[in-house]
This record gives sequence, C-alpha cells and structure tokens, in this order.
Amino acid sequence: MTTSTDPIKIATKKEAEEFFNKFDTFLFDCDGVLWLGDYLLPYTKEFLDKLNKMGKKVYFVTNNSTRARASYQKKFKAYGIDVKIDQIYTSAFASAIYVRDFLKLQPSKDKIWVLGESGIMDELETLGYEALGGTDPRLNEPFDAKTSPFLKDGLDPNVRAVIAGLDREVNYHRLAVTLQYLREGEDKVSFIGTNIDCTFPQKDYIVPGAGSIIACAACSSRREPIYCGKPNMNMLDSIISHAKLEKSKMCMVGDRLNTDIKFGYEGNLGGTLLVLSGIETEERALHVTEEYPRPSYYVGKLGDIYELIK
Ligand SMILES: O=C(O)COP(=O)(O)O
Ligand SMILES: [Mg+2]
Repeated sequence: MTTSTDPIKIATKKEAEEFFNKFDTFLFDCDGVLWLGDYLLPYTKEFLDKLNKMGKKVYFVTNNSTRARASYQKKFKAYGIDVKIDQIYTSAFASAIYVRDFLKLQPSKDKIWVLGESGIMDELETLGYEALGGTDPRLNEPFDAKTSPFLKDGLDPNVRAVIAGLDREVNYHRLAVTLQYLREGEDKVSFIGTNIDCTFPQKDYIVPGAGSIIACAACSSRREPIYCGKPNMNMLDSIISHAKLEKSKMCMVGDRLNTDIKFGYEGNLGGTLLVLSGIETEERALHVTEEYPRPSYYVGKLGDIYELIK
C-alpha cells in the first residue's frame, strides 16, 4: 500500500500556496502536530488563524483519549484558539459512539468497564452510560483479589463492554480487574481499544501510548479489541456525514504514518501532509513499504509552511 507519486516536501512559497489552494478542508491530528503534551508548537495558532482567514474548514481528529472533547476545547482556549466542540473528534468520543451505535448498549442498564482516563469516562457519561473503573481512586490501592472493591463481591453483571486506552496511572490493580471482565468472553463483554498508537510524542521524549497499555489487556486475556481511533474509518464517516464534506478537497495532517496518513489515504482524501515534529522521520516518509502509505506532502513542522506564506 504505497502512494505511487513521491511525497512532495513543501519548501517554497509557491509550493505552499499550491498546497493551500488544493484543499478547502483540513483535518488536523493533535499530538505531534499542534503540540507536544502541553507545549504548543511554533506558529500553531498563527497557522490556524491563517486557515480561518482563507475560509478553510478545520477539524481536529486526535487518537488521544485522555480528555473529553469539552476538555480539548478548554485546552485550545488556553492557547487563545477558539474551537467549536463539533470540530473536535477524539478516540474516546469515537469509542463511546461505537458502544451506542454499533453495540447498541442501553444506557439505563448496560455499563462499561474503563481501563483509561477521564476522557473515556466523560464521553460515556455524556451519552448516559455508567462507566466503572478508569479514574476511580480505589484502583490506586495495591491489588488483592480478596479485598478489591471491584472483585470481593463479584464482577458487576451489567458490564457489557471494556474500553481500554491510554492510562498514565496504569497499575496491576487496573490490569487485573480489566482481565476479569475480558475473561467473561466476547459474547458477554465486548473489547474496545481506543487507538493503536504504541507511543506518543512529548517535548524531548517519546512515551508509551495507548497501544502499549491495550497490549497488556489483550495479551493477558488473549483477546484482540476493535479499535475506534485512526485509521478506523468510523471517525471519518462521522465527520463527513456531520458536515457534508467533499473528500477530494480534504487534507489529513498528521505526524504518524500508520494512523494519520493511513487514515487519509484509505479514506480517499484529496491528500495527506506529514509533519516531522512528532513521531516520524524524513527517511520513513520517503521509504516505499507495504506497512504504511507514504504522504502526498511533508514538512518539518506546521510553522515551516506558515513562515513561507505569512
Ligand atoms: O495520543 C495519541 O496516542 C496520539 O494522539 P494524536 O492522534 O493526537 O497524535
Ligand atoms: Mg499525532
């Protein structure tokens, strides 16, 4: 699965202008593109302001499930960037929608066990579901099956799904209780992973991502989850159906080849832009492989394009 044409490195004002003129809608990945953790990358705000002035449509599509969309809206606001909540799509939101629309679980009856952070809990609760586990502080206690409040009186019989994602408080207690629910079997408890990203970028570091946490639950239960984040097309389908967008005029901007660029490529979008400010390198961007598609365009970071056209 490779793009036949060689990726174009945007390096001149003319190339930057041609790039902008080709698309009317931009889908932005967040971690590694707009920011690294809480470090806003140079010219992120100016770049987004420029797109707004050009009348371009902008959406944010992040595999990071640690925050709910409302919380991301606050994160943007803290950087002086005004974003509507329906411009934001996260893997936590996609996973909650999957529970509602594909598994068709009943909010009044069915519950979900979470191995993850508040983003998953909050999105489930927004849809009316009771989410167990996750950020419950009782899970911070050392694990003992005889005294764990999640096991000593037996599992909750109304749990019908496990959603696993990035959990920076992960511990043996969380993994052990998650395993008990997964051992109930796929007929009784579905297994959903938010995203496959095995790492994600912070300023100066690359840290373990959701994929590495989910792998613990998958390995111990010998079950494979359905993943709802990029490159799963469900998120793209919900963006396009919500906003009636024209795929050929859309560009996916990301920092990871096997999620962001694959999402844009398999979604038949008009093009993809890889930025090298996150996970990937120029060498991997140019390498022809069956493992992931190459991008249509690439650049060191978003700010490099802004500096060409400002
Ligand atoms: O949190 C992650 O694993 C990646 O998040 P991103 O999709 O915004 O890069
Ligand atoms: Mg990213």
